[in-house]
Amino acid sequence: MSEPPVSVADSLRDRARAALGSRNLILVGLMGAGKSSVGRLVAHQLGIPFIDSDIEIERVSRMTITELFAAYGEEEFRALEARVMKRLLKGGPRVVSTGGGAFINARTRRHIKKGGLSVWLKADLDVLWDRVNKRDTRPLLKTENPKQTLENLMNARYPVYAEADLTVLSRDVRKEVMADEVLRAVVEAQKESAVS
Ligand SMILES: Nc1ncnc2c1ncn2[C@@H]1O[C@H](COP(=O)(O)OP(=O)(O)OP(=O)(O)O)[C@@H](O)[C@H]1O
Ligand SMILES: O=C(O)C1=C[C@@H](O)[C@@H](O)[C@H](O)C1
Ligand SMILES: [Mg+2]
Repeated sequence: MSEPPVSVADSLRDRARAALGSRNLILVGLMGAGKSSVGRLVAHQLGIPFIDSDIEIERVSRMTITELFAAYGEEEFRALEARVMKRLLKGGPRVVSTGGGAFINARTRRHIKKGGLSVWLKADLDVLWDRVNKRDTRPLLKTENPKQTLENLMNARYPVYAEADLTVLSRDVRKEVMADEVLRAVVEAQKESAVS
C-alpha cells in the first residue's frame, strides 16, 4: 500500500522539528513584535512545550510585571529575569518567548546564546506601535510620549537583537503566517549550516 501524501504544512513542521533537534527555540525582539503570540503557535506546530518568560516571572514572583517594576525597579527585574531564563533554558526542546528586554541584558543574552537557537522577530515602528498602544501593561512605555520611547528603544536595541542567530521580519500578516516563517527560517538555517 502506498503512503498517504504529506501536506506542505506537515512537511514544513516536520523539517523544522528535525532541524531543531533537542535545542530550544528562543524568540527575542521588542514589545509587540509577536514573540508571545507567534511563539505559542510555533510550539504547537512543533509539538513541543511553550513557555513565556514574562508569564513565568509573574508566576514565580506572584506579582505582575508592572508590580515588579514598581516595587523593585528595572535592575532587580533584570536579575530575576536572568535567573528565570537560565532555569527555563536548562531543559529542551522548548519554544521560549522572552520579554522585550531580556536579550539586551548581557547575562540573559549569554544564557540565551548557550541555551538554543535564537530568532529575532524584527518589526518596524508603526507595526509595533499599533500593537502596543492598545494595552498599558508595559511599564517602560508609561512615559509622556510612549511612541517616541518605543522609537528610542528600537534605536538602542536593534543592534543587539541583530546578534540573534536568525532574523524574521514581523509584518502585518496573520500570526499563523508569521509562525510558518519562523519554521521556514529554522529549516533554512539548518540547510546553510549543512552546506558550510
Ligand atoms: N502577526 C500579527 N498580526 C496581528 N496581531 C498580532 C500579530 N502578532 C502579534 N499581534 C498582536 O500584537 C499584540 C502584541 O503581541 P505579543 O504579546 O505576542 O508581543 P510580544 O512580542 O510578546 O510583546 P512583549 O515583549 O510586550 O511581551 C497582541 O495583541 C497580539 O495579538
Ligand atoms: O522591553 C522590555 O524591556 C520589556 C518588555 C516586556 O516583555 C516585559 O518583560 C517588561 O515590560 C520589559
Ligand atoms: Mg510577550
